[in-house]
Amino acid sequence: GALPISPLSKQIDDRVIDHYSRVVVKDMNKWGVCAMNDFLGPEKGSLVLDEVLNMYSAGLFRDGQLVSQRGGAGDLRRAIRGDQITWLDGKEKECPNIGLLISQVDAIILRANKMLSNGKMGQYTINGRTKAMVACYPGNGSRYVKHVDNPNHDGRCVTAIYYLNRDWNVEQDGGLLRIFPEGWKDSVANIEPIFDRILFFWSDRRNPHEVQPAYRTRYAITLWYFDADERNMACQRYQQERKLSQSKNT
Ligand SMILES: O=C(O)CCC(=O)Nc1cc2ccccc2cn1
Ligand SMILES: [Mn+2]
Repeated sequence: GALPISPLSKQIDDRVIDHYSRVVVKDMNKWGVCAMNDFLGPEKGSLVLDEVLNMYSAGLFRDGQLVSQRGGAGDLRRAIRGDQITWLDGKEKECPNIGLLISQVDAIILRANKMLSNGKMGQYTINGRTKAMVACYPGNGSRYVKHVDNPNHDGRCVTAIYYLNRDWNVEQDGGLLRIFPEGWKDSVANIEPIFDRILFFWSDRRNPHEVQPAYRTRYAITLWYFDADERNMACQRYQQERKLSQSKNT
């Protein structure tokens, strides 16, 4: 279900949020993609990384599932997406710094949603988000084949990814995120998953993307934000389909 976007928490400096929101709105409306470095700063970024490493060593991550059943067997699944994941709502007492990261991204999205350029982020009214998905590519060549996050109007409009990988060298370590933005003709966006970088992009068919094989453990935290109308429609469709399939089964 959709989690409410947490209101601005006291620790977050309002001017900082304002600055980031302006950059996000400008880049998203112009390019559909926005990357910003040094998002939390080295201290807070390290605290977030430590919490992720603690969860990983506690064995809380599971193999990412595939939408279609075809990838049942481990090998085929790993060939399609090799990530291991865990989901957080951001209020867990074991990871307060991940919670702070999430409320900072929420604050930026909330503010961006109210900004100029026809009063919203793109033409969306963002009113909620998924839980945070913490992902790890174990570095054995694990990858994620080219895909679209939201190909069928499930309500998700913005993907936000925070990267945690210190001293990442794409030539040796791989793990490049390559986005093929629809409006960019033949050029692509090559995003290195470097420590304390945050990335936003439209979740729909405008931004097919892939994670190239990673040869070192690669961590990231992803949030998906919902557009109110698209999400309501998707839930209604889902309810209809459930009723239909139940009536068929009876
Ligand atoms: O880590 C990155 O740079 C991006 C990785 C990525 O695209 N992950 C991802 C993970 C997903 C998990 C479930 C459903 C859809 C999903 C779509 N994308
Ligand atoms: Mn994706």
